Amino acid sequence: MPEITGVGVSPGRAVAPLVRMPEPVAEPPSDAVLPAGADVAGESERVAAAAEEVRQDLERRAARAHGDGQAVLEATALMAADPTLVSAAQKRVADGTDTSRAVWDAAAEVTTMLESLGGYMAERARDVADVRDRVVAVLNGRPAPGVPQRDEPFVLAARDLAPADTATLDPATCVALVTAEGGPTSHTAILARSLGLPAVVAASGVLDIAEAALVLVDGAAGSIETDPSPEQVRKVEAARGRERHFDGTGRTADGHRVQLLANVGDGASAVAAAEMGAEGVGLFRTEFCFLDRADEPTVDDQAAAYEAVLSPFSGRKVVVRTLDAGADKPLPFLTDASEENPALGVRGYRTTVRHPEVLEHQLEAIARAGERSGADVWVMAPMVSTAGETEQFVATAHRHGVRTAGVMVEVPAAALAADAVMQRVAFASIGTNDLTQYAMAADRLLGDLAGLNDPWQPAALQLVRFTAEAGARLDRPVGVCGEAAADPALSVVLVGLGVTSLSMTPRAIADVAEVLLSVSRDECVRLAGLALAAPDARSARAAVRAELPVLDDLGL
Ligand SMILES: C=C(OP(=O)(O)O)C(=O)O
Ligand SMILES: [Mg+2]
Repeated sequence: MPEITGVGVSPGRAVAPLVRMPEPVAEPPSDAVLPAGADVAGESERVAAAAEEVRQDLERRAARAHGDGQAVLEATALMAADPTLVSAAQKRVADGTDTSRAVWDAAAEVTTMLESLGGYMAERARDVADVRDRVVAVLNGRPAPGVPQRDEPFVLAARDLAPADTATLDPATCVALVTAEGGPTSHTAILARSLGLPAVVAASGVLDIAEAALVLVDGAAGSIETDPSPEQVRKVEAARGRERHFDGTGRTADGHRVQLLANVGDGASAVAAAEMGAEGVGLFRTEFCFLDRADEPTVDDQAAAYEAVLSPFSGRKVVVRTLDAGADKPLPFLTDASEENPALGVRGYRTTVRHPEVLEHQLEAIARAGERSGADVWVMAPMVSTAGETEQFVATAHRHGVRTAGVMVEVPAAALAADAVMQRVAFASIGTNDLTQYAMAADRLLGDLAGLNDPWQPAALQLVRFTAEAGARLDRPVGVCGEAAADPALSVVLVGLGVTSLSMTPRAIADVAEVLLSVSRDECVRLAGLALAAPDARSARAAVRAELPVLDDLGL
């Protein structure tokens, strides 16, 4: 059975026919004109008919979607129904411009107009580009761009997935994701984990698999097998049918406590995390509330957004991270988009040098929301590199009445200075996504470097050990809130290295809980030793997985 390998980024196995994501719509040549003698009136009519077809398709899809996905599709359908784009395109067709090119240029005109209006209208510019691509696809008889819709289960294969694709992906029918590009912290990987879908990225051969071929995706091993045997299919289906259960108290088989917490980005995800039984929140990415803002949100706006996350966890721990703007999460009011190396640039806590007031306002809002919600609020700063920055941040947080202040350890320098850093904080949380990116000098979004950018890398695990040991010496809790915490096999290693809590996408909690319950703390320490001694990430993962038969029973 032919096998393609890539990097497994979301564990689990699934079997279904493969469906390929259509290639993005290419821009028609800028000088394309209608051929001599073309039926201008007919072409003009084709534009209107294509826009109408797009509108109907989007409305059909919106009716079947839920939540955010539905809202995105409804907004796009409204844009397709707006006659401005069609009439601007028809004017160009009448002047002799090629039909697809006319739509393209008309969309640019509408976008400029919306952007000049600012505010909500400017945000609709994205919908115009989406409608444009869909209309051009119809005009050329090509499949609509975006995630294909199917009534039967399928495995989605794509070059990579953009954030906009993710809103319309329906996990009821899409059972696994495989991409040719993308790294372990790409949007595909993050989406897959949040939906609990097995996923493999950086698997260059996936685009060569025939459409509709039956494939078995193993999101832990990072493999895609075509033509699986009936026995393999039966095993996968049996494991998928098993109920997962978390009793609300993360621990090893011998009762060593490991808090299992949720990563959230807004009120809705916090409500969902509380319903799934998370013990608290280990990472609230506050920047996710404001990614679409051109200006700094007011303290009132911030306090309301934070309260929505804190309230579902009243009486429980919520770790709020101050704004991590920059690199893959730019915020126009804080970051400079023209930096040459944004991942090494003015990101996270570093933005306070120029904009100290933004942190002050945010802490004020957090303190206010904390009081109203009754949650046990912990606050930490991202991208801290030195003990000096740590001291500064903790002092600022205390001034705003935040009692439990800490830092993220995601820059290798902070891990290497762990004793000095830990002396100054109430806790630390390790961001394995960035810690691995910086330790390995491998961009976290690049599929080509996904093998290096893997939290199983022994060098990255050494930095985790270093930090956790400093925490133990000083009696300070040290959590992990990077994507590594959601990998059940790696969670065992992290506990063995001395980590005291794990924060992850809520869907992963039950699997991680079950695997931890199958091992003693000593066993975790032994397995961590195996991982540290391995020559690379692949062998570390293989050595540990071979000692955890429970993973096979659970289909992980
Ligand atoms: C949790 C982390 O933060 P983010 O992914 O938001 O950078 C991390 O770097 O591991
Ligand atoms: Mg980070």
